[in-house]
Amino acid sequence: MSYGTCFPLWRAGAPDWDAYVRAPFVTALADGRLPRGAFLAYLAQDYLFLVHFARAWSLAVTKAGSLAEMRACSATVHALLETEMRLHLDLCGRAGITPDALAATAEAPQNLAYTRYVLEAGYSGDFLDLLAALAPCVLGYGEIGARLLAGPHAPDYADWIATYGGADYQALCHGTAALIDNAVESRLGAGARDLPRWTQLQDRFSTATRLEAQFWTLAG
Ligand SMILES: Cc1ncc(C[n+]2csc(CCO)c2C)c(N)n1
Repeated sequence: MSYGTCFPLWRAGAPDWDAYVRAPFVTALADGRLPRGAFLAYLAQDYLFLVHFARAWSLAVTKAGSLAEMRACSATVHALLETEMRLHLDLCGRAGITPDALAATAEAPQNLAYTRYVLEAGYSGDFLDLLAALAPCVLGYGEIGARLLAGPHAPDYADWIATYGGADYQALCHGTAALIDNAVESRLGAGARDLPRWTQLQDRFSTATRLEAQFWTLAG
């Protein structure tokens, strides 16, 4: 699975990429052996995570350099608030967990570390810093979803797999990759990968990937 030009390079330069997309949690989602309680604990944390990611993508709207970039980031804010968080509310609702109970869940340290790292990249850095920190989340789930959907998988977590492997989410991934490629080229030029700035962006991407890999461990 490949999205755009920058992402495959950043992906290859991130030591924890495989630990993220091939985590035991992901394998257990596919074969249905993940205990329901662990999945629900993950979903509750992920719901809180998405609240912060909606803020981070909103920050990207304010850091954008053109109307086209603003529209792309605002579409992701919308997808997060209206589609992705609804999946969590539906799945938790079916298990008897109310929206109030979700919102009252205490954030796990791994969750705090990751979401605040990404927000800080946006506060102290520019649009590219923020996109490099956001990329592993969007594109890693795209890669996981596409792989699980294409392979054999148990029915238990089929909703989750269909959401991230499905055409709508895959289109969002290709759009995000194009946003990143255009943003990098318009600011750094065609030779971006030879600049010191590239190393800083790779570092943002690699750190966010490490924090994604750790996120899977929070549900036990
Ligand atoms: C830990 C964690 N990482 C990534 C995602 C996926 N995700 C988060 S924000 C976003 C962008 C727009 O939908 C996507 C795809 C998740 N749910 N939880």
